[in-house]
Amino acid sequence: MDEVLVAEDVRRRYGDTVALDGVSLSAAAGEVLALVGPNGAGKTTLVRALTGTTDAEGRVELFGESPRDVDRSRIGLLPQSFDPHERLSARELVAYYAGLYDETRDVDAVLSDVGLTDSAQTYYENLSGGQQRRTCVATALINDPDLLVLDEPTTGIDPAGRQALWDLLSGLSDRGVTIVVTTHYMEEAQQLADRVGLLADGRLAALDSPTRLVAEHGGDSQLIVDGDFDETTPDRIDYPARTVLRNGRLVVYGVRPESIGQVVAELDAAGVGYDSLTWKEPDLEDVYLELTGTGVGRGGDPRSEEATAGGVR
Ligand SMILES: Nc1ncnc2c1ncn2[C@@H]1O[C@H](COP(=O)(O)OP(=O)(O)OP(=O)(O)O)[C@@H](O)[C@H]1O
Repeated sequence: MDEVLVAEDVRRRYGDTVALDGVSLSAAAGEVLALVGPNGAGKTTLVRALTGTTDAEGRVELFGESPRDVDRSRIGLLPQSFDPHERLSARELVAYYAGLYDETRDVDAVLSDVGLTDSAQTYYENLSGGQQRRTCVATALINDPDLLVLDEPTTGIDPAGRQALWDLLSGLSDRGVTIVVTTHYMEEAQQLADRVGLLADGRLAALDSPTRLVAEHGGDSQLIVDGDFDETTPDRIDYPARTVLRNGRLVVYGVRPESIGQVVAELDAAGVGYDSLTWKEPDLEDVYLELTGTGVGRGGDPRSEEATAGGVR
């Protein structure tokens, strides 16, 4: 397979802070590589090292060239912080970026791709946060890049807009565009990525397909019980499986669907009331939890585990 991007032993320090501690990875043509990890794990620094927007030790090549020598028209970059001129309309901004390249896509077609046709004439400062982010995504797409590097493209975008952007990115990768994307949304990484790199403390803790990551690190299926619990609740449940309190919910591991009735009977027997039950197979969020020791809220915000109790009995 043709490697579009190769990084070997990439290192970056800021004073005493080690932001990247020897990261090696590659991405092939048409591959979607998602980078996930807690705040401060090094995702943005890696994106910057890969695109030559910060200095780093180690080897990085894009299309066989160093990031600073590669033909910029082949790369689309969306930085995490991007503050364009506010008194330009979305259309004027995208047209401005189009002016930086010899050949580009049609400005209105790109605005349509990111769902901004109706707001094209609105000043950037008057767009909602999600619409501003879509405008920024459009500036990364305007040169019809072969490699798209997006640092948290969907942050602030509503669920329908996010899904539309994922569909757009999937279509681009089907056409052979390589995509490197950072995200705090595990469902995004699971749905979109061919491979997911999990960064923790400047190192790649894992790099594999979502399916293999879940098989290797996801653990057991879970019955999630919502209700009003405290740290003593797991010990009151006499069910022969690991039961923990996680983010205020009871999580019973290793329950098969046919055994849910037994858990319900145990909750009743222990006098533990509950509001709802959800059964699920392990997913990428569980991998994240396992490898980083921190939870990711369904809304995408990383947060610590409140407490774990119980244990295998
Ligand atoms: N310009 C800088 N000067 C000093 N330290 C920096 C700089 N940029 C990043 N760092 C530090 O490097 C580490 C990695 O930061 P980075 O922004 O790459 O993390 P991240 O995974 O992108 O985080 P987030 O999820 O919050 O965006 C952090 O400890 C951060 O404080």
